[in-house]
Parts: sequence; C-alpha cells; structure tokens
Amino acid sequence: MAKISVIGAGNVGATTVQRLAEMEFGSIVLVDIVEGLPQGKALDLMQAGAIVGYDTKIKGSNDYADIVDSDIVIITAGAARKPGMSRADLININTKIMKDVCEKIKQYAPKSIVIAVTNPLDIMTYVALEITGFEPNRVFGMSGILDTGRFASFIADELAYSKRDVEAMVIGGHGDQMLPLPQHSSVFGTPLPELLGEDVIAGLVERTIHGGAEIVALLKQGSAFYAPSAAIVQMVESILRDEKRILPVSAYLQGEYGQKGIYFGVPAKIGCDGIEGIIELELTEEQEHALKESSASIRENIEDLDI
Ligand SMILES: NC(=O)C1=CN([C@@H]2O[C@H](COP(=O)(O)OP(=O)(O)OC[C@H]3O[C@@H](n4cnc5c(N)ncnc54)[C@H](O)[C@@H]3O)[C@@H](O)[C@H]2O)C=CC1
Ligand SMILES: O=C([O-])CC(=O)C(=O)O
Repeated sequence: MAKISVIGAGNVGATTVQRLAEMEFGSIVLVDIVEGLPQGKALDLMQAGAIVGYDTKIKGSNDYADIVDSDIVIITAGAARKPGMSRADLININTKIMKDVCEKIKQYAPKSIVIAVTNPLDIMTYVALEITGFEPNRVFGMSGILDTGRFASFIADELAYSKRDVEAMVIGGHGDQMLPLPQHSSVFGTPLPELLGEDVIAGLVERTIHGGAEIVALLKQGSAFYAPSAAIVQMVESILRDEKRILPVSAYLQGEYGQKGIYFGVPAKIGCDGIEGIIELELTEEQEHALKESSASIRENIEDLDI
C-alpha cells in the first residue's frame, strides 16, 4: 500500500486528501503547522469514509516525522494570493515555507516523489529541487493539468460539447505568460482552429490565462482548490498505477524546448519513476517567441531567489 503525505491542510491540501481518500490509493498523512487543524480535518475525513464507503487511513499531524518513508509528498503549504496580487508576489513568503518543508522531506522521505503545488509554481518547484537535492525526475509541479482543464472547460462550453471529448493543451509558466495551444487542442480529433474563429479562440485563450485570477477575484480570499486538487490526484494516479499518461506538468528542462535549468509547463510521461520523458510539441513562430519570454521571466525569478 502506498503512503502519501500532503503538506498544508488548507483548501488545496484538505480537498486533495478528500479526493485521495475516496480513491483508496493507500494511507495518507496530512501535515500543517497550525495545531489541531490537520488532526481535525483528518478525523472528519476518516468519519466521511463510513458514509461514502472508504477505509483509507488518514493521520493529521504537526510533526514531520509522521511523513517518514512516504512514496509521494505533495506540497500545498504556503500563502495564497489575494485579489490584485500576482502569483509572483508570493515568492518571498513562500520560499521560506518551501525551504522549511523541503528540508523535512529530505530528512524523512528521501525516496519520495515530490509534487509541488505552492505558488509561484515553477519557482517553488525549483526551490524544492534545490533543497531536497533529489533527481529532477522525482520533483515536479502541478500546473498544466489545471490550466489545460480550464481551457478544455471553456472550449466545451463554447461549443456545447461534453468536456470529456475535448483535448486541450497549455504549456509554459503557470502565470500570465502561459501558452494555451489552439492547434494542439481538439474536439474528438478536430483541431480547434477548424471549429472556432480566431477571435473566439483568442477570447478563450485570454480567459484561460487569467483563469486563476478570475476565481481569486470572485472568492476575495483564497484561490481555486476544487480543480487544483483534481489535477493533483490525476498526477498521483498516473504515478501509483504506473499509467505512463502524458500530462502537462511543470518539469525540469534539460535542453527540451531550447531551455535548460528551469521548471516549465510541458507535456510529460508520468509513471512510477515520476517524469519518464518530456514531449516536445511543434510551435508556431509566435508561440516560440512567447515561450522564450515566459521562460526568461521564470529564469529571472530563479536568479533572484534567496536560497
Ligand atoms: N499550482 C497551482 O496550480 C495552484 C497553486 N496553489 C497554491 O497552493 C498554495 C496553497 O493554497 P491553499 O490551500 O488555497 O491555501 P490555504 O491558505 O488554504 O492553505 C495553506 C496552508 O499551508 C499551511 N502552512 C503554512 N506554512 C506551513 C509550513 N511551514 N508547514 C506546513 N504547513 C504550512 C497553512 O497553515 C495553511 O493551512 C498557495 O501557495 C496557492 O497559491 C493553489 C491553487 C493552484
Ligand atoms: O490563482 C492562483 O493564485 C491559484 C492558482 O495558481 C490557480 O488557480 O491557477
């Protein structure tokens, strides 16, 4: 049976545990610095098992020793943005938290696969790589499944098709410079540009790019967590079942897409070893240019990191 630890018992962390518990992948540990919070949520989620029908063991804890020997550690600890803030505004506060959390992961779960979720995602995943010292194939971030899910949802609504028949693709940094790719998005095999006009596609692309901010503005405190937790669970499932699915994630690039030494959203093969390959998609000239801008801004933030 697998052991999964979720760090941070806030909106994303607790909802992720709920979804994982329902999937019965193995035992779960939920850790937070706030006393009583992970314990209370764990108890509540355990009791839900008697009603929903799962036997997943969930332990809430303030002690990192409880994550010992985890197969997967999911990091959701950290501040979420408020209306008007960019994800990058969270760098200083969340770098400190990531450093602390990753030291503990290195100490107690040295063989784990780490999924970073804390924002700004591509930068915090880099911090996780640096602090744990793990191989890059087992340190990656959740972003692209969420962004792609948003794009797919908007496409489905626009065309009045089921979301299940839409294949969308978004690559790039998890920020305002992400790159939804219409030519690699389709409905049952038909590329998006054959189904919708340029202006309509541009509107859907724009809404996808600002999909996180749209929710932050509505919620007024905190950010999205239902779709993010669903995206995390899809990654966990592909790892634990060794599905080798191709999922867009934030992966450490070592020459792919002409980039080296940064985390960037790209489609990757996800299996029991974590990232088992990166898929390089063909891009238009304009997209190549936008990719360079997106990666340059991530690189700048990495260079400024205080770690
Ligand atoms: N990658 C992505 O696509 C997404 C990323 N996020 C990010 O995930 C993070 C969490 O979001 P939410 O759960 O909504 O926030 P939240 O505020 O509901 O929960 C964060 C939790 O982290 C805990 N925490 C803080 N420092 C900690 C430490 N050192 N050790 C353990 N726990 C600690 C807090 O006590 C709190 O319970 C944010 O940075 C947010 O921006 C959120 C949604 C999507
Ligand atoms: O918008 C945020 O700050 C949270 C997030 O990354 C998202 O929902 O895409």
